[in-house]
Amino acid sequence: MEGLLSSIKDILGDTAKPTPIQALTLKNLFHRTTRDEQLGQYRISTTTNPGIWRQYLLASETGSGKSIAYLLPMLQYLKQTELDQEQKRNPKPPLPSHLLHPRGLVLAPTHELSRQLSKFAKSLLHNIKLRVLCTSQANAGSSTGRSGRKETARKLKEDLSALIYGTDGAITNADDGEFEIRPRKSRRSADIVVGTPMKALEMVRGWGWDKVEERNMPENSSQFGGRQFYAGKPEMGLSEVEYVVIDEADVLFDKDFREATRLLLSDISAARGHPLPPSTTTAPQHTNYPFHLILTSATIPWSLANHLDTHHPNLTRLVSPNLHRLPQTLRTEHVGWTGGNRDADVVKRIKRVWAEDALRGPDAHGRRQKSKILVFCNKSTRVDALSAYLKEHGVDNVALSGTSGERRHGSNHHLDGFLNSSRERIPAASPGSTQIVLSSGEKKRVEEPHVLITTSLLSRGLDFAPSVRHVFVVDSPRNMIDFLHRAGRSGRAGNQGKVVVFGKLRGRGSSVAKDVRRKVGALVM
Ligand SMILES: Nc1ncnc2c1ncn2[C@@H]1O[C@H](COP(=O)(O)OP(=O)(O)OP(=O)(O)O)[C@@H](O)[C@H]1O
Repeated sequence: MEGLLSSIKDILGDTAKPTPIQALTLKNLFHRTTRDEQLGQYRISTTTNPGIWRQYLLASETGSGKSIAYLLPMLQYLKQTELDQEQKRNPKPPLPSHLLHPRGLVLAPTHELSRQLSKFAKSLLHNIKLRVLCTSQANAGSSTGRSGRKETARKLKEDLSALIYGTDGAITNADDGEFEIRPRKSRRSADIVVGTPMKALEMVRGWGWDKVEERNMPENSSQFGGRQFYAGKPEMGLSEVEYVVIDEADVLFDKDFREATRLLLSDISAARGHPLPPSTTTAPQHTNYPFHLILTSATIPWSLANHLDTHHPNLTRLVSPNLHRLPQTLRTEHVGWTGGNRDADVVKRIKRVWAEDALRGPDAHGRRQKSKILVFCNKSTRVDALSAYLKEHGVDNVALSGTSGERRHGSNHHLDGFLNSSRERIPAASPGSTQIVLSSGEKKRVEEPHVLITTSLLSRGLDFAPSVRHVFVVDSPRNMIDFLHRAGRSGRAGNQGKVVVFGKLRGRGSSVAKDVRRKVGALVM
């Protein structure tokens, strides 16, 4: 579709070529007639015959462009079906107007990833208009406390109501790029909803749907003043959903997410008039969903492979040749602890990276170079301790783990400067700095933090900026799947990157680091 192609060119430049996984998707998900070829066009099958809904797995290494590989067919399909429907001049019966009725769903494991994906989808839609809503604001988790939750829920409610009922032409949430101008008269729903499965279920079944039974049990009711507990009102209907993408499928089908993901798929099927038969057997049994389904992942652990063999035996697997390998542009270095203070070793290494940057001199635009560094720890407590130590020693940083307060705000602003975003360009004259106004009125530029410390929370799917040239793995990775995702936040899309793996390389206790070194070696292409 012309409009989509020109958006891709705007984002990637005129000379970009499809990556291997994108080439596979173009070949398998799009159909080209001779006339299409002459016109240089791709089309996607728009059949709505429930017998031929398709299921695909897109699997390729980190940073290889899977988001475009699945967004393009989905967006083109949704636009094409919309145009076909308009041509038929055969309006569908009206749907309940107080609910959102998306036609596409994109599911992701974290709200940070949901936000980045919705923003990216939006940037592909400048020329073909479809509406994208990210529902992740209120999914900050119970650990955030009641007031944070109320605030984010209130904001989402406002956004939803603006989206459903219109805002008299106002621009809603324009800073986040999530919504667009929508005159009150149009009253159209979101075409695509992006969020976590839990948040999507909450919107479909009403807030607290999963607590009703437990809260109303006689032994628990006194704890809540004996009052009957009811779930909130649903905000989303699923009967129109024709396209579902499950990003980071290995996470969304792991033990923490599996139930919610499967429940949602089953709710969509039921809402579309094809309730799934109860799954009574572990023998391979193809689940015929009444919608197109794309699963994507950079890793296929045995649990996902097992799930796919059992529930999706007919799924078409599109796999890049470099799956389960580190990107070619990512170098690996193993660094030994000195035997003293490990936090001091990390500070030393960070300063060494920046000293090497300084030696390289300015970049092609005459700007001072200073790499951004992403540090992975295994636990939140370690993130906080290392962050405090680094600050004490003059290394400003952002620390983010599952329990961090910053996650409550329902945006990715806490990650500004680290994430890749076509809209978040750093001004050329002042790389990596922000202007602040002092109480005296004087304006001053302060340097943004160049170090982000986190856990595996941010290792999944997030597209970090090319300026994130170093990933530090300071705690032994729990497994190589985890390592591939952490390391893969750098060296993306052909950019150079380096992963520095810390460990005890000599003496007693060095066997763990030696084992990690051997396994990491096997991931190098
Ligand atoms: N054909 C292309 N040419 C150049 N850059 C591309 C191309 N396709 C995508 N990119 C860029 O590559 C980067 C990584 O893409 P994306 O985030 O989709 O990777 P991914 O495969 O989903 O990674 P992960 O497994 O870590 O989620 C993005 O910045 C994207 O804009």
